[in-house]
Amino acid sequence: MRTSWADSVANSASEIAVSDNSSVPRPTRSTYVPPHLRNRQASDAPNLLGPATERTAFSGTPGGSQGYRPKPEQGRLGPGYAYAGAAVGRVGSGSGWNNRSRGWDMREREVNPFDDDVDDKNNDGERAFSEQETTGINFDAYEDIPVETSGENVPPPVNTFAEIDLGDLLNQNIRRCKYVKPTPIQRHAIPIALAGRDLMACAQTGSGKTAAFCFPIISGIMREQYVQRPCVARTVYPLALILSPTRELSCQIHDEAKKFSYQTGVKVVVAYGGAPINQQLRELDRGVDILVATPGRLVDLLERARLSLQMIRYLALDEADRMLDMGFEPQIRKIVEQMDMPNRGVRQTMLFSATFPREIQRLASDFLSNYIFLAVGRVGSSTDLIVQRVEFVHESDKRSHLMDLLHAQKENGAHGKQALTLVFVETKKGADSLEHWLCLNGFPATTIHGDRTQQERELALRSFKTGKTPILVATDVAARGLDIPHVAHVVNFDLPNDIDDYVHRIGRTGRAGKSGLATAFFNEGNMSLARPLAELMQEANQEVPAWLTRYASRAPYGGSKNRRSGTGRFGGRDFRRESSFGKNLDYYCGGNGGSAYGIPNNYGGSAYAPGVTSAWD
Ligand SMILES: Nc1ncnc2c1ncn2[C@@H]1O[C@H](COP(=O)(O)OP(=O)(O)OP(=O)(O)O)[C@@H](O)[C@H]1O
Repeated sequence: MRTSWADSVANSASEIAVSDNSSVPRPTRSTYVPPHLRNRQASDAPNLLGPATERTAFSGTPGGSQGYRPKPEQGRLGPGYAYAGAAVGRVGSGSGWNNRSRGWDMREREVNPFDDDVDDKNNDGERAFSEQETTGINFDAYEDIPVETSGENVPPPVNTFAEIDLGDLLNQNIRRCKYVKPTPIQRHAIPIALAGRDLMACAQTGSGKTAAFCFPIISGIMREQYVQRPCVARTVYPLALILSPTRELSCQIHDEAKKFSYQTGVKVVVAYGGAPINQQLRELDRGVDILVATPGRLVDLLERARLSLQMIRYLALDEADRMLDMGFEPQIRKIVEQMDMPNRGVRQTMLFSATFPREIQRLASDFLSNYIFLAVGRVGSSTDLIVQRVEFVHESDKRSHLMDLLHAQKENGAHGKQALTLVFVETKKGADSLEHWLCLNGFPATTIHGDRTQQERELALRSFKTGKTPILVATDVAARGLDIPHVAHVVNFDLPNDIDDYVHRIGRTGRAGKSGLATAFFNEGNMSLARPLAELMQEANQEVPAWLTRYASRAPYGGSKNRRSGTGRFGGRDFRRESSFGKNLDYYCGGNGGSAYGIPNNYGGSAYAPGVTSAWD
């Protein structure tokens, strides 16, 4: 019998351990003890090597030279090192406990990121239950989806957070987030990550991948945060690095990670382009355990020697296929392979996305060691929660057609705060122009794209989220990862060239078990998408219009990337299992003018059509 999320709420909520902060003895300032260890006996020594793992001993330097295992008794300053777990002399200002000059005080002033200030132990489960009901969340939608794992000795999944040893403080934050039960990707990925294994994980949009990589990282760092770190003036040494392709997504992951690590002593900092670097440097100087960053700003910090990756224990790439796509791959390779980050096998690497073309899987395997491949749901597919419609609309009719849709929404009472509409267009200019036209026609709209200043982008996102401007016209910069509650409708005013981009775009609705609507305007300019789109809709049990089926039968594939591997079967496939694995090595041209997908492109190495500049950061 299937157990729904709602059914299990009461049980799971009561299973989650709650620590009683009031009984926590406060340490003296000179002897810092992390909060999660304050109730322990002296003999209950922290595991400074992190979670049980078969990983090679962490060396702290790439290539394993100068390796060391931090031990409590090493809690003295070696040359150039500060040990943070004991009362030791500080080396200059800003050094000491994780380079935090005022660690304890800082935490005292940590802002509560949760709406609630209560530790309502008895009623939380019930409240989560009723909220899920009233907001229409249907967690059953995730219960019976297919799961594929491959790799050696895959740790078994769990059913509840209580089964996983994440630590009391993290569990308490999970409870505050009202996460009653792990989503399927979390059920499988968290035990794998906690076992110290490298992971390539695919799961549908909106299914909780952020927490799936954040929880193990935070939990691991809670155990390891007092490892010795080098003490070099003005250089900081994070233990974990989370990379994402856009500024807004990095900010969102940062906000999430901060919530999850509230009062755990784990310090999360974000660094992204377009925002003043000095502010970010000041934040880094206060200490950092987990750095969330976009690649460009990260390289800048590394080149200024304000940051070293020498101590990185955990590396997570969110939207990993995008990060290893042509636009970013050289930068990612530089960060991971050519700076001072410990080698694969020494660090733990986790790659997450909703789409993972097999050519990108091949590239990604360069960064992984003896990894587990995990696929939850029909990979590269959309969730059944999103109703997909495709309408044939000539270019010249698109605006009036959009207007009809918006009027209909208004009449149905869906327009307004609860019904946000995200409209994707191809170009930045097109976004500005459509926004202007919508506003002129009485529909408050705003835009987000790469030509806007970061401040404008953040303002636009806030105005959309709050429902002040319930229509957001966006380029692909908003296609991935953004988790905006109440997006009821995604309109592909201009369809993307790539079916994976379509999957991510429509995934801005229908999240966390909620339903959503996605409408696409299709015309002669989108022929290369006809077949993959028809296949995708069929897989997701959507009604495929007869005209699209006809086009699909005639249309060529739009490049090998649009060739869907999942047709007619569960599409999550580890490329290592493909029969051609190891034989066909010409998949990646690598050089200028080459496509990452083995087909030459005509756009000088860009994934975008002539005249279309990249929408990405
Ligand atoms: N265990 C859980 N219980 C309830 N809600 C959850 C749980 N895990 C995550 N969520 C919520 O689900 C939503 C989607 O999560 P998240 O943004 O991590 O999805 P994702 O899989 O990364 O999506 P995308 O592929 O679009 O990046 C978020 O609002 C998050 O707070």
